[in-house]
Amino acid sequence: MIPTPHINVSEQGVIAETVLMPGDPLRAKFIAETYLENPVQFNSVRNMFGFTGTYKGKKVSVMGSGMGMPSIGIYSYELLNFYGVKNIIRIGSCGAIQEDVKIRDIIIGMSASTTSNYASQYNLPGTYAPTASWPLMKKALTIAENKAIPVKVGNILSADIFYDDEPEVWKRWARMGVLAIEMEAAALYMNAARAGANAICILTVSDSLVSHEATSAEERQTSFTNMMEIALELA
Ligand SMILES: Nc1nc(Cl)c2ncn([C@@H]3O[C@H](CO)[C@@H](O)[C@H]3O)c2n1
Repeated sequence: MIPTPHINVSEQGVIAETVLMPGDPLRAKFIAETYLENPVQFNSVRNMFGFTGTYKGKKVSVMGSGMGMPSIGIYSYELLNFYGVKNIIRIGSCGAIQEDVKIRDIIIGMSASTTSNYASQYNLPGTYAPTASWPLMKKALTIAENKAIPVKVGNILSADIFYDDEPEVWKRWARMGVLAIEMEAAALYMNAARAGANAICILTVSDSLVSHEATSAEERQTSFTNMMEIALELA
């Protein structure tokens, strides 16, 4: 059923089997124009820009996901179920909630705990564990090691709320070893698992709820470049 309600593409093959998904569509435009050869825009519905080009000769797409699980839930569902996408690599930012997770660190979400009720649609008789795909995880770790880019791997929290009425609630997640907070990975992991496809979430730590530090624009750029190097090699 293409074009889908949110992606105005009428032919298969316009979107690559692997899609990088930053939250911000303007970041998708920047990535396409900076890193891809011959980028061609394939979507502008609701300004959620998507582009397809090549990286070192390999076809790859990049598209914004929007903020929050409802948004990435829509776009990743359509990509995975209607456009033959097999791998989605979320690239984004997160807030650290552990002392030893510093701003500018790169984090890979091995699992994604969540406050969302996204899993309720599957009517499971228990608590589902949204998990990154091992083939992508294994390859990402090899790439990071070969490039001598340090990464931290562990459980992240996909929250529905950015401004929580109980500002210190993150401390309860930190007690469980959760490394950082973002707002999309859990829904992406569930959509990918349900579609029999692969997904992974690679994040830069933009701020710390522990130290209250935030990255400068220049620091954000450096850690962004490291994250992009891993994600593009992985694609
Ligand atoms: N809840 C939350 N908290 C913190 Cl400390 C964040 N740092 C970055 N993000 C990400 O950035 C956007 C919010 O600014 C969301 O897409 C989310 O994934 C964060 N989201």
